[in-house]
Amino acid sequence: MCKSSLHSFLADLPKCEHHLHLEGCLSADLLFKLAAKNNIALPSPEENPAYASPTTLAKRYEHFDNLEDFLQCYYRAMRVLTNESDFEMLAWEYFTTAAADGVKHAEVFFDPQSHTDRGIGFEVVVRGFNAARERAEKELGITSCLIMCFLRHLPVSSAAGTMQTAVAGGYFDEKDGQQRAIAGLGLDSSEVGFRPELFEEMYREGEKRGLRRTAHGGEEGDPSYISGALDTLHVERIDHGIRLTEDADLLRRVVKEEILLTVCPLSNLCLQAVKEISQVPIRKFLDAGVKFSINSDDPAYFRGYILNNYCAVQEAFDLSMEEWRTIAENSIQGSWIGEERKFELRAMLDECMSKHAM
Ligand code: HPA
Ligand SMILES: [Zn+2]
Repeated sequence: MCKSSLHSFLADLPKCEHHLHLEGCLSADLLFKLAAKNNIALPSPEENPAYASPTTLAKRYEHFDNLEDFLQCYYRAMRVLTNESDFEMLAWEYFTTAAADGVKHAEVFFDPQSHTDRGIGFEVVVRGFNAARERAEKELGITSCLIMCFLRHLPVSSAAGTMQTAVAGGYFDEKDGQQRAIAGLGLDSSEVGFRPELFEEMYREGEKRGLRRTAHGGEEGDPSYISGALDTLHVERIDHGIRLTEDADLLRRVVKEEILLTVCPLSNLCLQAVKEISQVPIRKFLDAGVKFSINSDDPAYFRGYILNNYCAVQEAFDLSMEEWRTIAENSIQGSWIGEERKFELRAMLDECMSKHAM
């Protein structure tokens, strides 16, 4: 819970989330539940003492040395996800919690290679996630889309094979005005040493097919990882992007081209990219006119969902309601949705601003 006096305003703000890994919603409790249901043996206490109980595992998630340390836990945990219903349950966990935090629209990542490499069918994963998305739209009023991420630490040939599977299965097709099963491409996992340019071919194919495009960049990597993604992958957004502040020319370009950064403050804190939230360049970005949204990244690991991130920013920066309106408006503007839905979200934002006007 947020200590700030603006808490009820922040809770009410209609939110768009653009940086959320569905696999990052796998809490220690849900992991143990799925392991039991699917008869999956967890590491023995000798192999990994953190797996003794949900409590010890949750405790393990209280400290990560860096991105790599987190990713090891994240990929290890996923092994309990087996059936379509597991993926649906995981995504449903996200949507119900996000709804309570005021999320109205969510563009969510998934990592198909982390499942197909374990012998789980691509279609099993997508069907499960999309069943939860449909239910979320009907029951919670949350619109959403699915973004397929390539794991940059795996060989490029693996990403190419994943792209081929998605193309052949018709997951990118637009049928009878219906939404695509997969709307966009993303790029995640270990950043430094795995440059965006490696994935040019898949992004070119995606662009040709009219897919939306984003990539993680400038989380641990220097600003050239951001410019590389813009120049070579033609991304429309940058996920994280906090190291943009190190390159003034690139920052001006990001402003001019209205590239949205999907900033994740608690993630940056938990992965030691910053020592405290006040070092996340929120004030610099606001002052320079860099557009950004605020997101939770991997909420089961990083101390909370989107509202916790909004509250952490408020506590560190003491933003005005007008500044929050700008953040909310930029989050709507940078969403991959039609003008009609943007109009609805803007009406919600106006209503929230009037309700909380002093
Ligand atoms: O924050 C992240 N960075 C890179 N890869 C990821 N995969 C899940 N979360 C992340
Ligand atoms: Zn991420």
